[in-house]
Amino acid sequence: MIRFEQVSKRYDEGHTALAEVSFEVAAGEMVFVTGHSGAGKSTLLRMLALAERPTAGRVWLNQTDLAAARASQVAPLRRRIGMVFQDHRLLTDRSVFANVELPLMIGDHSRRQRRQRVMDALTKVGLQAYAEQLPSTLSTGEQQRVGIARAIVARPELLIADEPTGNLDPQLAMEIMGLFTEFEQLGTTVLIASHDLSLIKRLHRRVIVLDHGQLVADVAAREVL
Ligand SMILES: Nc1ncnc2c1ncn2[C@@H]1O[C@H](COP(=O)(O)OP(=O)(O)OP(=O)(O)O)[C@@H](O)[C@H]1O
Repeated sequence: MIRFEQVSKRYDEGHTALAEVSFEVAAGEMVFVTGHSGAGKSTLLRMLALAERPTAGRVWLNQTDLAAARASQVAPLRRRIGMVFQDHRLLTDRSVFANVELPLMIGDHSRRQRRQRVMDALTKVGLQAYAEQLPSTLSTGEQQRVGIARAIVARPELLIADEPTGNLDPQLAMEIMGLFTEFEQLGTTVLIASHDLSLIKRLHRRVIVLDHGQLVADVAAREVL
């Protein structure tokens, strides 16, 4: 599903954010990416989101080499990926429904299909009763759930999340992680960047560890104690 082949990323300022990183993630796997601040976690996810290109190496999403994607391929490729951010990036002047509907506005879904999909996504995250509210009337944890509903509404094959629980207390963080495991069970591949080791340990999933841009450990789920 995902294959990084000797991927390096050097930013213009000369800083090496990733150095010859190689790993594979199978379809349907849920994997954590961890490491200190500045280790390269966001850079790694941003390559999958086609927000950055490697300086060297290849990033494969199934049969597509993202590093070589043409400009015209970027939007269709991004549609196959759901993204969740720490700061959820919701539009404050639009309802919860309208926020979740956004990814469906490109493409040829009828109004009825969109409504069905949005309500399905909101139901999955337990927010079906909040559809008409503005995000600002929701708690931080609920707003993060709206962000997750928006990420999965177009039924992506890959879900990537960058510190999705960064602003949440431990109990809410665990609830959000529980949602990701539900999507994993539905067959979605899930990649989550997090520096929260105690939370990661409780999930018992594979963990990729970055240190100064290098992949220093790739720990199988059964070895996560
Ligand atoms: N757009 C950029 N331009 C220049 N340098 C960058 C850019 N983005 C990231 N970096 C640098 O690349 C390195 C890796 O950053 P990255 O954000 O990928 O790490 P991270 O592990 O996600 O850290 P954090 O947990 O703090 O977000 C850091 O040294 C950072 O300063």
